[in-house]
Amino acid sequence: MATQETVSSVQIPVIDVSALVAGQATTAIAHHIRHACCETGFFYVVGHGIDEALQHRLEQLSRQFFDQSLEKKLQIRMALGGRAWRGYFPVGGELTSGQPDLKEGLYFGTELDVAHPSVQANVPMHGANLFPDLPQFRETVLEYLAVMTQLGHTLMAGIALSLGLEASYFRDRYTTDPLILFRIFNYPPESSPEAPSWGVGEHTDYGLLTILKQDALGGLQVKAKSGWIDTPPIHNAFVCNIGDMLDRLTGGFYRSTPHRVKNVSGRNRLSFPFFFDPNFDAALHPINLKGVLVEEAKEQRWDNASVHEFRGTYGDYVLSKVAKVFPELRQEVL
Ligand SMILES: O=C(O)CCC(=O)C(=O)O
Ligand SMILES: [Fe+2]
Repeated sequence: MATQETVSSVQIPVIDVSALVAGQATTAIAHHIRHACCETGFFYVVGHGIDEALQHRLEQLSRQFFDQSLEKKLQIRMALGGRAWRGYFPVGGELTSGQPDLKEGLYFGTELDVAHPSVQANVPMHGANLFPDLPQFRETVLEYLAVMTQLGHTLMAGIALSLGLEASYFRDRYTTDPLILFRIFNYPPESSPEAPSWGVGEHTDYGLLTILKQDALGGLQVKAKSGWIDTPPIHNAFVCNIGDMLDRLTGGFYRSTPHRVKNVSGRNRLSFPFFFDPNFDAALHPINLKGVLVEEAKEQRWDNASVHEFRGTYGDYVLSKVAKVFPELRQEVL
């Protein structure tokens, strides 16, 4: 099948961000990030400082969760999460470009109790998580959310530096209260590698930055300029990619690159995408980059998508997307 061919000549760069994590504004890292964001919009990070034991615990608990019966998993189904948009969805329950994905998963976000002003005001995608009834699951996910949110701020500082902006550019304007979405996915094995289905169909991510932990099985493919390329797992490295909002802010200079997943390993593949996105109520305006960059960007854009045209807040944008992904939950959030 032509769509399954991948070329391996292009490589996604691996960037050691330990100096950035240590609070240093290094031009070498900024340069690497800039190159990666202009080329494929994807890069691996190592030296990120996220505890391996925590990651291991998260993976073990997730396997335990998905190994349970469907009936048990449905006890925390998304319909019960209401407007907060949290909980479990079964295989086929989520659509990409109108097609059901071959995956099941859990949705989490920043944990807010009922007294929080956003919950009081009934703001969609804000609220309490639905945690599985498994010892240590809640604590592990909340710890992971906390350390990954911090890493998100750190990497966005690196991205700011890579654009010639001050390190706090995004934090000051767009991510004082970032919208955090965290998903845990289980991709069951395909019945045959030739099956016409996708774990996740081709798409771009909505927000600023996605930081993905994947297990050892692989399956994530990225649409590079030269064609589809694999993103093989690297031990203790996260895969980062640029979302639509950073594409918008940079006038397309940094790319929100299409990607997709096909699990041909014959086993259950787990992945853990963490989405670090703008404040829900932020309106995003193009950054005043040097004119030459923006001109270049216009020529290079990979499509004429509406990310540069839409008006409104990040919340408006993400809700319009979410309604297409889970049509039956649409009325909950809109
Ligand atoms: O599971 C993966 O490797 C990627 C998932 C993904 O692209 C997404 O959730 O947006
Ligand atoms: Fe994605």
